[in-house]
Amino acid sequence: MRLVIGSDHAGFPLKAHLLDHLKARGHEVEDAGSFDAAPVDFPDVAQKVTDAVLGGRAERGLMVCGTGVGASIAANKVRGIRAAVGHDVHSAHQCVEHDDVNVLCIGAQIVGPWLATDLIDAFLGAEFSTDEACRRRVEKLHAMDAAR
Ligand SMILES: O=C(CO)[C@H](O)[C@H](O)[C@H](O)COP(=O)(O)O
Repeated sequence: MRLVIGSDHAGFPLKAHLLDHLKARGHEVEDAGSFDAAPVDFPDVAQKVTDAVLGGRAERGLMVCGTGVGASIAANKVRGIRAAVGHDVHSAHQCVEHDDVNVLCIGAQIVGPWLATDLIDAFLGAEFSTDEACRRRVEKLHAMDAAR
């Protein structure tokens, strides 16, 4: 899968681990930074990650900050993005199956590297359900997005 991954300074070490994991799994990954541990504001990285998704360079995005929360808030400000913090394996795949999430956000201060790889594998292995109720609800999200 074509992916984009970004982090702020708090997520930088975990991003490096995830990047290695994703490449070993055969994914094609665009690295949106950060590229060192210098402080960087998560909204700036979220802009780069969401640009890659909306521009079609990446099918899905991944973001790592301290908690996943700031990254998720920032990404959800961008029309067409459905971002979620996913710190348990069930939510990490159900957010795609039910909610068509296209950016998964992880907190490096909350989860360790091994759980993080399980989370992204669950996220990337999931597909949006064809269930009518799930489709209807996400259409309502699209309508809310278009109206803002
Ligand atoms: O978790 C975050 C936002 O939800 C960020 O990654 C930062 O960790 C958080 O904002 C704290 O910032 P700091 O400059 O590292 O103190």
